[in-house]
Formats: sequence, structure tokens, C-alpha cells
Amino acid sequence: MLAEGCKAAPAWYVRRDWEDGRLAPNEHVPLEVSSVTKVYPGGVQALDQVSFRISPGERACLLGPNGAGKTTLIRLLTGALRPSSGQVSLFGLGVEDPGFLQAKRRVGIVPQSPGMYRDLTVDDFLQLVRDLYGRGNIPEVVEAFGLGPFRSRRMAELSGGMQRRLSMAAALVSSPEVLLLDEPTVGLDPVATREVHTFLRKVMPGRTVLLCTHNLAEAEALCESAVILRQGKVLLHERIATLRQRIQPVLVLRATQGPERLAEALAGQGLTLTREEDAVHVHVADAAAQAPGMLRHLLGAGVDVYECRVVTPSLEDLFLDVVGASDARA
Ligand SMILES: Nc1ncnc2c1ncn2[C@@H]1O[C@H](COP(=O)(O)OP(=O)(O)OP(=O)(O)O)[C@@H](O)[C@H]1O
Repeated sequence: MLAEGCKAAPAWYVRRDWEDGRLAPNEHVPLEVSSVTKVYPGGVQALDQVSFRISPGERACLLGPNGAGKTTLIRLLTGALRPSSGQVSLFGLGVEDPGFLQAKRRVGIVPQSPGMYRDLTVDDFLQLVRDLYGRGNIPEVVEAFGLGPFRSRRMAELSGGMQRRLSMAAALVSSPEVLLLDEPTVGLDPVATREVHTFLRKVMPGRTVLLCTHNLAEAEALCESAVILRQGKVLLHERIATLRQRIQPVLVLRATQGPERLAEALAGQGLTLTREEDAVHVHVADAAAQAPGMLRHLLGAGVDVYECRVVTPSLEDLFLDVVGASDARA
């Protein structure tokens, strides 16, 4: 399952415990997808033998290009869809198991929209959720998410940002151990997006999280691991820090004498150079170790460097690297 070129798998990486590729069910694993295939009526195959586990306390993002199967996977995990084959389990229990409903009560779900509940007031909706979960502290979430002034407001009358706040509050009413977040900031303006991130930062620590998003900055800010899907398959499941080691940082250099002279002075040193407008990018394994010698060499060669900046790869760079490499192989 580890994509070509990936480094050693972390401890929680997918382990194939059963010979047929399925994972052995484990009550200590909050979210588990084992050899799941989903074919929609009409024949579209959205997921193809997908397996991964999200460990307790892991905060993972679910990434992938359009049509990769992310929404399908989230809907399978929420129980809204059934797999065509394979097993989705929460705390080791599959949908057919008698304790599945109990396991589901340990999972809070933040959907993209309030769906069919638009006509309920904020209070009605939170009470409905508390009744469904059989427990919960409404005043606590109303306070935590600043919903006090809106309690008698119909959900349809709330702004997009406020609806999202309510969705998060509802997901947390029962103090779940797991949070499933389906694009929590899609369609929100930057102010509302920041507000959602602030709330999420408060509630995510200590919980297991799977965050489906297209916003890679959001994923990077909130999660420490990534599951990348493409065309219904898992390309990788890895720590973001480990992923980052796959791409070298870049030293961005600018000199008074211009990029040609800079590149000329660095030629023949076994470095990978790329020219970006008036800068030269040097790919380095260890910027702190290599930059001082490089700058001394340039100064000695009569090149006056006025900018030397280390750029570490972003999750976007990593995503493009992983998905691009997979596209090239396809
Ligand atoms: N209800 C459905 N009936 C038939 N095909 C579907 C249905 N829902 C999704 N699909 C197809 O399944 C595949 C995966 O779709 P899915 O929505 O899960 O991907 P996604 O990664 O969430 O995409 P996006 O990022 O664009 O939201 C796509 O080819 C899509 O067209």
C-alpha cells in the first residue's frame, strides 16, 4: 500500500493482518476501512479495495483530487452508505455488529450543510442531536461556540459561518472521542474560515479526527497525518512530517549581479539549480549545513547575495508530488 518512493511506514500505518488483505478488527482502532470497494448503481466504481486505520488520537486529513472518492468514504464511515464489499468499522465494530450504534455514538460528524434540518431552531436542533446520542450538554456547547444569541433562530436563517459553528457544536454535544469533518470550511469567507479553525483547534486535541478537505493549508494547520486518495485507491497514509522529508527544501538566492551570474558561480558543484525569474533555487538536503559554505563560495567568486531564504515544502508541494508521481505512473 505504501506508494513507491515512500519512506518507512510509521507504526500506525496500514498493516495487512489477514491474508486476503483485510485488517483484523480492533476495538482500540476508532476508524477502520478494510478492503472497501464501492460501486454505485450504474456501475461507477468510487472506491477500490481501500484499507487504512486511524489510530486513537491521530489527526488525519483525507485528501485527493476531484472524484477520488473522499465523499464516498466519509459517507461510508458515517453509515450513510454501505460498501459493495469490504468492511467499515468504528472501534472494531462493523455495521452488522450489534454494538455498532453504540460505537457510532462515540463519533461526532460535521457535515458540509445542515441538510434536512434547516427549519429547526438552533435549540431544537441541538436537543434533537442530544436525544439521538442519548446524552450531551447543550449549555456547554452553546457557550463554547458562542451560540447564545442565536438559540431561537431557524437554521436556514443563519449565515454560512454560523451554520458551520452550529454543525460543530452539534457534533460535540455528546463529547465524542472521534470527529469526522466533511470540508468544514468549504464556501466560507476567510474570516469565517479562520473562526472555524480557531474552534477546531480548541476541540481537536485529545480526539481522533478525520478531516476531509480540499484546503491543503487547512489540512496542514490542523492535522499531522494524511491519507491521499486517487481514483478510488489509497496512494499513501503517512505523517506529514515524514512526507516532507521526501522533498528537499529549497534555498532561494538573489544576487546583485543577477541570476545568470549566480547560477554560473554555482555550476559544477553538484547542486540541482532551477531559475525562477530573478532568483535561483538550489535544492539542498540540509540548508543549515550547506548554505554558509555556498554563500562563502559566492562571495569569493564576486557574487553579492542580497537574499538567501530557506523554503520548506508545503503540503501542496507534497500533494502535487505524490499525485503527480502517481499520474505519471498511470
Ligand atoms: N451517487 C452517485 N452515483 C453515481 N456515481 C457517484 C455518486 N456519487 C459519486 N459518484 C462518483 O464516484 C466517484 C467518486 O466520487 P466522490 O464524490 O466520492 O469523490 P470526491 O473525492 O469526494 O470528489 P470531490 O472532491 O469532487 O468532491 C466519482 O466518479 C463520482 O462521479
